[in-house]
Amino acid sequence: MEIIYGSELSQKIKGELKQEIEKLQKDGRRLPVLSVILVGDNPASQSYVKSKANACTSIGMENRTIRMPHSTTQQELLNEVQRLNEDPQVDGILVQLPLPSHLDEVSVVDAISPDKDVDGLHPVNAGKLLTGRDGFVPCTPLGVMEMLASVGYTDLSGLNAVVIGRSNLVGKPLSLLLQKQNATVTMAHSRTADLKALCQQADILIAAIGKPKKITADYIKEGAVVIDVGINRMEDDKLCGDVDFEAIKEKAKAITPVPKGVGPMTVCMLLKNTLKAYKEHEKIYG
Ligand SMILES: Nc1nc(=O)c2c([nH]1)NC[C@@H]1CN(c3ccc(C(=O)N[C@@H](CCC(=O)O)C(=O)O)cc3)C=[N+]21
Repeated sequence: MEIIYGSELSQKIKGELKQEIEKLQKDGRRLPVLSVILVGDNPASQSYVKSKANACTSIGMENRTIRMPHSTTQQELLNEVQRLNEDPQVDGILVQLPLPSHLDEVSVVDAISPDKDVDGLHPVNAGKLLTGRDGFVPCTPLGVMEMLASVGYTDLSGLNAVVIGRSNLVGKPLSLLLQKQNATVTMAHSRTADLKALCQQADILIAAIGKPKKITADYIKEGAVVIDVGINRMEDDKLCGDVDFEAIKEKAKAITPVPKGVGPMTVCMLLKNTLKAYKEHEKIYG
């Protein structure tokens, strides 16, 4: 059984991104810029935003984190997004979610220019993915596909993939990406009848449920590849996935841990998307 460490795979990919940015620097070019907007003082959000900033710095990409107070109004936030849309120095815009409850996330995401939407959440990018056009794909699904590729799972012809979770951020886009690689995909969710029996058919099982250790060994087909997207903060402050890792690890062909699994890949794919945005902007502005 193989453990797929996102922490290691992301280092390798970041090394490649870093080399590309060093080349830009050598050629005297403008460097890519990621701008992150953080509203309020949610501690988890603060720590995620910090790790995104550190990841940028580690590859020589510029990070501009904009901190706005909890009391920020919808209009003030929209104005800030608009300012970044119009700033030719800014390649990627990420509005850290969740927003405080008085703000409307959907209209904020809709205000981000699709060519700077490195989170892949704008409906234009969602529509591009759905219809097979080139656009920005959400970072967590991209990271999952990289993890599968790292164990040789690129052409998924003849394989059953079960995705548990149907969010716009993970389940829906990931199902499309798996299907594009020829997997036969089933999207399961909280209302699925007999989830266990369905999971037992899965050659690739993706858990994005949000319930700690929900997926136990009896859900797993022998030799399956299991990707755990769950990040559950336990009472002792430790992180725990949706998968009961210890119970499953001997049954699976490959499995991702939590932490050090999908999380670090998400951040890494954000950098990759920002470099992609930069390249497209340079074609336009440069
Ligand atoms: N607009 C937006 N885009 C996002 O991509 C986004 C967001 N909002 N809001 C919150 C979620 C969550 N998220 C994570 C990123 C990295 C780790 C990560 O690196 N986790 C480490 C551990 C971190 C720790 O110990 O706290 C790991 O799993 O090993 C986790 C979670 C991105 N998100």
